[in-house]
Amino acid sequence: MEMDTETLLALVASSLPAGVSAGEAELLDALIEANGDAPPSPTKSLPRLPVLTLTTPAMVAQHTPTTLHTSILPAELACQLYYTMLEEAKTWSRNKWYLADRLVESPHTSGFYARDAKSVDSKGMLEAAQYWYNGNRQKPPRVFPDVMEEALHFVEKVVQEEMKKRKRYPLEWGGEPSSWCANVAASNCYRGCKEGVGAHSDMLTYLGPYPTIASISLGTTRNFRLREVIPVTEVDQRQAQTFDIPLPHNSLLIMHPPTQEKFKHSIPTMKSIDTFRPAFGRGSGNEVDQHNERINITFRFFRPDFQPESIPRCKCTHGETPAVLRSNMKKKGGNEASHFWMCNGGAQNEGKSCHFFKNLDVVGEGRGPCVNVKRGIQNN
Ligand SMILES: O=C(O)CCC(=O)C(=O)O
Ligand SMILES: [Fe+2]
Repeated sequence: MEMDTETLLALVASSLPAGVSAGEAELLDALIEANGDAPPSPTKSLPRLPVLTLTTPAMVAQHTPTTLHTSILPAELACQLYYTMLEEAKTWSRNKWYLADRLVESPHTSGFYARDAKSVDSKGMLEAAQYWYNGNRQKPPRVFPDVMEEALHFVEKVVQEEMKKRKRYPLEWGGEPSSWCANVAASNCYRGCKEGVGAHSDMLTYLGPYPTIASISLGTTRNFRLREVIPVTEVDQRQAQTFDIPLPHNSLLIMHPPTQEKFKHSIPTMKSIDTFRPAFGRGSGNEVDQHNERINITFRFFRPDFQPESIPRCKCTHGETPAVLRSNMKKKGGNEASHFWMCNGGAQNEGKSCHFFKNLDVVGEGRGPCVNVKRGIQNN
């Protein structure tokens, strides 16, 4: 079936989630992946690699920068959290944004949460929540429900233990708190097999470079798909590998660095899914429900040195619109900057971009401390 570029862009964009830049570069990448309507790539001559399904934590750790942890919460808490988030999901929304002067909508619902009840009304948190949803004005973020807070204690312990075993990247957060904790969460609900999320990397605007993101899955098992982005220097040597990781109820997937810098992730739609039967019923009754929803909670740490007031503004809407931080995924190497700020075109201003672009300069912008950069001073 032939599709014109505009229709295709709209389709591609409609699968992007909240918290994802709908900027030009992301869309172009998505377009390239979707139909090859792009400059010929040298990898075309290389055989396409089949999708590799990673079914055990050992396989996940071997092939990707993520780790999988099963039965992460006590079984009853996992069910309580599932039921609580299903209730919450009734009030969530489908993210909407402009694309090529057309308003498009994501095929799943999401909600944004802040951990600290005192911060939810702050100007900064309101702006962060708004740009999580591509600039659509939002109600204040919701506060973590008690069960989410309870679950996070288990998650934080596992993430902190995992991080101790791993290499740190120079631009990762290196200040207080010195061990990983989450201060926000974005939660997604996928009903049935036809809801999903398209290939993307997460917006780094408030997370900074090389973030660690902890993602809990509840309910029906869905595949989490990771696809490598090949740097331009390697495109004629190898094809991108795609990995599918089935995420069962009560599992934790940690996206360690450099997942956001080197891979795109998605939740592909499926032909069918297995019904989920929770081990514990709702409330005191014994009746056990059946469900076709998957709930996902991504716990994140918004860095103090990337707080909303510090984000560069592009020229759209009289300099009020924050730019978006992205990683240079196709990086050539050498001195090329690894992250940059760009106009969040598509988010607001009816899809028009002002083409603002600026390399991230952690020292020059006075950010830090990072693992290898004191506040605004490069360590050698
Ligand atoms: O549902 C998932 O596991 C992924 C969600 C996601 O990619 C996101 O919220 O950015
Ligand atoms: Fe994501």
